[in-house]
Parts: sequence; C-alpha cells; structure tokens
Amino acid sequence: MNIHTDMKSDAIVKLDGVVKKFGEFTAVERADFEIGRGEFLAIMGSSGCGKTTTLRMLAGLEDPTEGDIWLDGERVNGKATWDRDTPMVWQSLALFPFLTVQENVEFSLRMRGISKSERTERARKWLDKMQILEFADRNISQLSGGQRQRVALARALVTEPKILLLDEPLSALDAHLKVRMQAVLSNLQKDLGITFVYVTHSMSEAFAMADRVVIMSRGRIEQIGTPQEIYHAPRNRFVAEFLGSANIFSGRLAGTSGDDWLIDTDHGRFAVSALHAPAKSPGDAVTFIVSAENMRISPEGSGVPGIRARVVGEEFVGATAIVFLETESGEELKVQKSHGELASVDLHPGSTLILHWESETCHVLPGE
Ligand SMILES: Nc1ncnc2c1ncn2[C@@H]1O[C@H](COP(=O)(O)OP(=O)(O)OP(=O)(O)O)[C@@H](O)[C@H]1O
Repeated sequence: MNIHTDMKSDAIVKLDGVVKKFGEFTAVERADFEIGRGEFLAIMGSSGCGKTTTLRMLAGLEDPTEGDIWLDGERVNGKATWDRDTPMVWQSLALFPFLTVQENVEFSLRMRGISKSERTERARKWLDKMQILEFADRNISQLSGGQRQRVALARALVTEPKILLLDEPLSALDAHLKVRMQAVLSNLQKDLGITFVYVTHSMSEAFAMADRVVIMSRGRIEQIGTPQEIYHAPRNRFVAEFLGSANIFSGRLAGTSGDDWLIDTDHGRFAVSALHAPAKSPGDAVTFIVSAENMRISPEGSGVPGIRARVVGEEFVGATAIVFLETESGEELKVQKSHGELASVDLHPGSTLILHWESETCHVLPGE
C-alpha cells in the first residue's frame, strides 16, 4: 500500500517535493500530495510535527526551501500572501478588537477597494449565513467563544475564496461547543463546496470532519487516507500507536495457511489475514495489529487458545468500556466492548482472561 491513497484527479492544491528548513532544522521533510477541489483535508500530528508550517506555506507565510506549491494550476512559490486566494482562520482567531463584528468581516473587502455599499451587503450576507447578523454592531469583546469563531469564519469567507486554511480553530472551545462547531464547519464546507485544509492535533476532530487525513510526525508524512482507511489499515507502527486503539504484535513469518500467514510471536503462533500485506518470505519480520474492538475475551479455563493476560483497569467510554490488561511478559493489551458483552467475565483487577481474535480482523502493517 502506498502512503498516498486516492489522489484527487481534480486537484486544487499540489505539493510537489516540498521541503521546509529553518537553518539546519528540517520542519517539513518532503511533502508530495494533492488536495481535491471541494475536499476537506485534515493535517494531523502531535506538537512540532510540521503541520502549521505546511499550512503557512500554502498561505504564503513561509516559502518552501525546496519543491513547488501549486494552487489552482498556478505555481505560487514566492507569491505574497495577499496575492493568494487562501485566507486563514487562526487558533487565536486574530479578530480586530477595535472594530465591530461587521467591520471585522468587511476588513478584507475594504483592503481590496470594494465600495461601502457592496462591502455592507456582502458582510451582512456572511454574518447571516453564520447566524450572527444580530451581533453586527457589537464589539468583539461582547461575544462568546462560539460567536467569535463564527465572526472569524465570516471574515475569512466573505471574499468567497476557493480554499480556506484553518489552524486549530476550535482548540480554545470547551468540549461541548467544539462538537457543535465541528458540525457547523462540516456543513458549511459541504454547502459551499470550498476546499478546507484543517490543521489539528485532535484525531476525533480530524476523523469527524475530514474526507482525508494526513498524518505527520517529525516533519514526515506517515500516511494519507480517508479516516476509515487510516483507522482500519494504518501503514506503520507510528500511525497505529497514534490511533491508540490497536494492539500491536511483532513476530516472524513461519509459513502460510490458505490466505493467512502464520506468524510466530512471543505469545505463540497466530494466523493473520495477509490479503493486503506486502510480499514477504519465511523468516521475515512482520508486525500486525488487532484493534481493541476486535479482541475477544474468554474466561481462563475455557479451553480457548489465546494470550493469557491480567486485568489492570477499566475505563468507561459511553456505551462501551476499555479493559486494560497485561501479559505475563509485561506487554499492555486493550479490549473495547459494550458493557453487555463484558458482563459475563470477571473484570476485577488481577483476574486472568484469555484474549483471542479472528485471523481476518488482523491487519499487517505494510510499512514495517
Ligand atoms: N520560524 C521558525 N524558525 C525555526 N524553527 C521553526 C520556525 N517555525 C517552526 N519551527 C519549528 O518547526 C517545527 C514544526 O513547527 P510547526 O509549527 O509546523 O509544528 P506543529 O505541528 O504545527 O506544532 P503545534 O501543534 O505545536 O503548533 C517545530 O519544531 C518548530 O519549533
């Protein structure tokens, strides 16, 4: 499997071998990907992985050290930010505190020399679309966090750009408002058909809204794909660990059995579906995952073959619970099940269970 799945043929953004260095330090190692017209693309990764730098290069706030950036068919290296049709919504929102809501939204139209009457009409249209027209004459300081988000969006969208860049715009909101604003953003993007490039460190945010997700680590792109592809078929150990829901096993290829590989691990020999696995020879190292939802549990003494593990703790996640366990060799494993499914086993800390799974629910990490 390639890290770049589903390249969009109708690309509005193209990064071609883009590298960004600050002195000796490489912030973006080599970005090669396209963004489709009307696509919602999230760039996700932990702090310092280079996601904001990538966004800033699209905005024209940084120039690539190597490679080319294409926006709507035009090579834009060196093109000033004010000459690009790529407004940005910042984490801080960067609203002007000395201007009213309407004046904030009119700002970029004023910069473009658009007449007062047209400015007013366009600003009010976007305030109305964002459901904040009633606050048009207020100062920014008189608005709630969610209302400010809407002003920032109206201000960015009033020029009707083809691409909107968003840098963690929801990170300052409380959890409840965050979920509501995710829905607002997602619906807005679909209604307008504008391309959104959305930087976030939050997997739940990226997976809830994006058509495709780019996962970065230390300046490198680890995987690009739809949330489903990334969730079900992470490319390597980094992505699997980042998702947090996978049990990761390493071993060596011992042989085959039908469509399955037989893998020798420290816990014994397991059959693993090899349908999407890269070519390997007997003796080669193989890493595979079993997601926490696909793990099955049986009481000790049930005679079911599997891995013996001790219950360490339990965490409630809505209608399900995640049970954390430890093997005899100290490896941590997790199982996620509904409360009903868990009712039949002893989950007291220290009790021993047998973990097992179906071979077809395993996924071999192709990038390992
Ligand atoms: N102007 C600069 N000069 C030197 N180093 C920089 C500069 N801008 C960013 N960096 C470094 O480049 C790396 C990537 O930064 P970037 O802001 O892209 O990370 P990020 O993934 O957006 O992180 P965060 O989630 O913390 O914002 C970091 O190590 C950062 O310190």
